Order: sequence, then C-alpha cells, then structure tokens
Amino acid sequence: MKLVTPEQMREMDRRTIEDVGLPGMLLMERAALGAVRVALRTIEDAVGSRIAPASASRPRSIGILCGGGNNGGDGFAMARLLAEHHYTPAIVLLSPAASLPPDAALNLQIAQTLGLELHDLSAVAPEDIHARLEQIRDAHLLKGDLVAWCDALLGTGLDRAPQGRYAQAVAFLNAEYARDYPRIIAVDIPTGLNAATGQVLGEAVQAHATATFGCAKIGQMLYPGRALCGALEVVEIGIPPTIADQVGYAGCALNAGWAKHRIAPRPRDTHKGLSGKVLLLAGSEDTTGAALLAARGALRSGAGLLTVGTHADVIPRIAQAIPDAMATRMLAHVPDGNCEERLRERSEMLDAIGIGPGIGTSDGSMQQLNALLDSEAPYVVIDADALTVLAKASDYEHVRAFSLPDPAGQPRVVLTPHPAEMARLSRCRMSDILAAPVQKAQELAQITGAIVVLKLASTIVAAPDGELAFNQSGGPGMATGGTGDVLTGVITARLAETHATGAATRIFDVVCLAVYAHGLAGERAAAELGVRGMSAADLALQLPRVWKDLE
Ligand SMILES: NC(=O)C1=CN([C@@H]2O[C@H](COP(=O)(O)OP(=O)(O)OC[C@H]3O[C@@H](n4cnc5c(N)ncnc54)[C@H](OP(=O)(O)O)[C@@H]3O)[C@@H](O)[C@H]2O)[C@@H](O)CC1
Ligand SMILES: Nc1ncnc2c1ncn2[C@@H]1O[C@H](COP(=O)(O)OP(=O)(O)O)[C@@H](O)[C@H]1O
Ligand SMILES: [K+]
Repeated sequence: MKLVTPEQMREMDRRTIEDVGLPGMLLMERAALGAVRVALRTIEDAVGSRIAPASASRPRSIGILCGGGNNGGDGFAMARLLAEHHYTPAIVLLSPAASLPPDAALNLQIAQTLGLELHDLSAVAPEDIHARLEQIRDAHLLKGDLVAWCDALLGTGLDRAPQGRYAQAVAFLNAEYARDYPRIIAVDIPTGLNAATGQVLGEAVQAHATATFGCAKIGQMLYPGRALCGALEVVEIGIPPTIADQVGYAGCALNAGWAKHRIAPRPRDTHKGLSGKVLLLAGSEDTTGAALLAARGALRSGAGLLTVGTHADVIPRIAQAIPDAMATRMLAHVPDGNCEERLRERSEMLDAIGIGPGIGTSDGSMQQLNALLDSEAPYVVIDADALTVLAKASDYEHVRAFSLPDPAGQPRVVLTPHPAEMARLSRCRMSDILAAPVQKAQELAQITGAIVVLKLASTIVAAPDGELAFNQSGGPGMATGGTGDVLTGVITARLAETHATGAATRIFDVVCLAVYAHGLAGERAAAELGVRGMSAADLALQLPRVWKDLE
C-alpha cells in the first residue's frame, strides 16, 4: 500500500482535475460512493451490538456532519447516495453555505433540491452545538433510530486545531463513540488528525472506520492516528496512475499485501553455507537472555550457521540452551585486543553480524563496535547497547564510511533504536522523537548512511535516500522485554541469507520483510497466549510458521 502526505494527495487531485480534465465532481462522486460503501459495511458489521441496518420495512437514519470545504462536499453527496439505501440522511452544516467551494456547493444544492433533511448550524453559538446535535439525534428516534454519524467536517484541508463549532462537533462525535451505539465513519481523515504526522491537533474524532481517498496518508499509519481511524479502507477515486507516479509517494505500508511473494522458497540443492553465516555479538554475565533471544530470532529466520560471540561466562549457558548455535569468546568488559583481532579475522568469512543485545556500554563494547566497523563484514546490524555506545561518538563518520563501499550502492549498516536509543543517537529528548518520528528517522539515516529501524508500535524503516516504510504488523503483546533482541537476530539472519545467495533483493526490502515478519510473529503469539501472557521467547517460536506462510 503506497502512502502519501496530504500535500501529495492535494497535488494528485489538482493535476487530475486541471491537467487531465476529469471534473472535480466526478472525483467527489466516487469518493462519496466509496465512503457510503464503507459506512454501510461498518453498520452491517455492528449488527451484534444492537444496531440493525435499514431495509424497506425498517427505516434508519445517519447523521452527516459537514464542514465548509470539499470534505463537507463529500458529505452532501453521501447523503444523496445513502437515501438510495433506505437510510434517512440528516445533513448538518457547520459553515455558511455561501462560502462553500463550487463542487461542495453544487452537491449541497442537489441535496436541497431533493428535499433532504438539512440543519444549518453555521450561525449557532459554539456552546449550543452539542445540545443541537443531541436534539437532531433524538428526533430521529421516531423515524427509526440514528445508527451512524459521518464525519465530513475537515479532511486534507485541516491546517490548525479545530475550534469553535468544529471543536464542539468533534467532542460531540467522541461522546457518541463513548456511548457505544452509533458507528462513527470518518470521511477521508478523522477530523483533528494531522494526516502528515499521525498527531492530534486539539481533539480528533475517534472513528470506527475511515474511508480514505486515493491513497492512505502517512498519519494514518502512525499512532495515535492509526488508532483514531479504526478500520481503514482506501477508496479509488480516479487518480490516473501516471499522475500519481509523477507526484510521487511518501512511503509504503508493510502489510500482508506488501509481504506476499517477497521471499523465495529455498532451492533444493542448497547447503548451509548458502543459508547465511551469522555472528551475533551479544550477552554478558547478567544478560544471557538477550543473547539467547537474538540467537533464537536468527535460527528461526533461516540462519545457516550461527555463532554467538560473547563473554566467557555466557558460553556454557548458550551451549546448554541452544545446541544449534556455536558460541565463542569475543566480548570483554575491558578492551581486549585479542577479541577484536579475532573479530576482524572472522568478519570476512561471515555474511552478516549483529551487535548489541546485552553487551553493556563499557569501553570493551566501544572497542568491539569500532573493530567491527573496521572489518570486512558485508552487513552489520547495530542494536541496543551498541547503539548507546555509538551515540557517544562525536560524529557518525565511521558508520558512514563503513556503510558506503557496497558495490550496489546499498547501505551495509542497519540501526535498530527504540525511542530512548533514538533520542541518544539524535541528541535530543525522547519527546522530540515521538513528536516527529519520521523526520528524526530520516535525518539519522541520512547522517549515518544506514537503514534506520525506529521501533515503535508502528515501526518506521528509513533509508539514507529518503525511502520510508511503516510497519502494520505486531501489537501490544510485543511490549515486553526481549522482543527487540529477537528482531536483531531476525534482521541479521535475513541479511546473511541474502548475501550468501547473492540474491538481487534490495537490502531495504530485506530489512522491511524482517520487521514485518517479526511483528506478525508477535501477533500470532498474542493470538495464542494473550497479550499479557506472551513473552519474547514465544514470539521467536512463532517465526517458523510466519516464514512458512510468507514463502
Ligand atoms: N480536491 C478534490 O478534488 C477532492 C477532494 N476531496 C475531498 O476534499 C477534501 C479536501 O477539501 P478541502 O481542500 O476543501 O479541505 P477541507 O478539509 O474540506 O477543509 C476546508 C477548509 O476548512 C478550513 N479549516 C482548516 N482547518 C480548520 C479548522 N481547524 N477549523 C475550522 N476550519 C478549518 C480551511 O479553510 P480556511 O478557514 O482556512 O479558509 C480549509 O480550507 C479531502 O479531504 C476530500 O475529503 C474528495 O472529494 C476527492 C476530490
Ligand atoms: N504496542 C506495540 N505494537 C507493536 N509492536 C510493538 C509494540 N510495543 C513494542 N513493539 C515492538 O517490540 C519491539 C521492542 O523492542 P525493544 O524496545 O528494543 O525491546 P527490548 O530492548 O526489550 O528487546 C520492537 O520491535 C517494537 O516495534
Ligand atoms: K473528516
């Protein structure tokens, strides 16, 4: 699923109307048709919750809150179309009809000609809006119950927090949502949601479903925006693909459709060398678990030969818990030239190295990371403590220098920070990261030349050239210690197999698929064990089934 910014969407609309000559009314009609389809299905899906859809013998009403722009225009058109399906539409207008843009004005005029119910609240004092909307809702009890509200207040034109009547209407819709009766359907974007960032401006509508037009917007992928949309459906409105390609996209969503056919079955005549030789530098006396989880992530994601480079104390524990892996002494609390030398020697024979889970932030870890960035390793994944160590560097020239020499011009380093690690790397507060995660991930990718995986509930993958992806798999069950360690193993193993086989797959896509599969494994562990009961080890156990299904 391709994603756009609101500006890109407006530009696609503009070019389609002005350059191609498709009338705006036609786009608006298709938008309204799609939104009506989403509304009807949302009502039908809610049948178990006392809501009964309309039929010839059972009239039902739908309230449509319309703003003063083209989003409101979609609402007027929806009212006309809903009337074809036995629903009594109640149009509520919040801005003066005289200032509507032409297509919206025409749709309002048609609705009036048809005699549809219209409440003009554009001159009502904001403090009276709530009561007026309640009156409209209650009056419909006699006509057969109001089962849904459509939010056609503001769409891509939103540029500030809703105020006055708009703010009151948003608050009313949220009170209706809290009543758990009428369904709330957002037209294009829940009003109050910044479609570029996923952040809320003032207060935003919580919808059960959102019909978005043309392409999904970035802000609909990121929390809280992702949750505010409810079930999101993209409605085609007639933007020609050539126009969309000319304008360009802001990124893509990593979902089931994207992941399909992205991993080829293994050829029958392969051998373990071709499955990828992985080294994971992980664990110390107190954090053996981090090493074990990363190792499980790698082994359950296709690693052909796995070595865990770790502290002397950890080696027997690895041998006992995971006999499939080799373990060797490569980490020390204090700088130890011997360990670093062994790392340099080995790195050339390996396909990918992951460093960080549980290694600590001592000078020894710093030396190890520097030795790695000095080595011939094809791909390096830097996570956890290694990121904290990396953040101490005055600049990121050594990461950048390491990342550049790939003959195909692709990044060789992957950084996998969570927000606190990201704040250290970006030298800002965590609140700055959470307020602008996309921008921060892109900046770090550009500075370091690395692919940045910013781990959030909707993880962002950013490449140095500006490419972006937003993961849609995963869930709250993954909010438990160690799931990030598993991800390090997964990404490292996938990079290793790609390198070993010499596949022409883009490294960015390899990382994205690893992130998606990891999230899906988290979803499946939660489905089986519940979000509170599942652990990172349970997630790792689901990985084989996920990879099997993705093949
Ligand atoms: N273009 C097309 O071809 C198609 C467009 N389509 C539809 O049009 C929608 C975009 O329409 P739009 O550009 O008219 O903007 P829209 O979101 O209705 O806002 C209107 C105006 O509201 C104002 N305003 C802003 N913030 C505000 C606030 N907080 N509180 C109060 N007012 C606020 C601001 O005007 P201002 O007050 O600044 O003069 C703004 O210009 C899009 O989402 C889709 O649904 C589809 O039909 C497909 C074809
Ligand atoms: N609510 C959530 N929804 C989806 N994924 C989540 C959620 N919470 C955490 N995750 C995922 O879980 C992982 C946590 O990683 P991290 O914070 O590094 O954990 P640890 O350091 O304990 O291993 C990341 O991949 C993150 O995207
Ligand atoms: K809206």
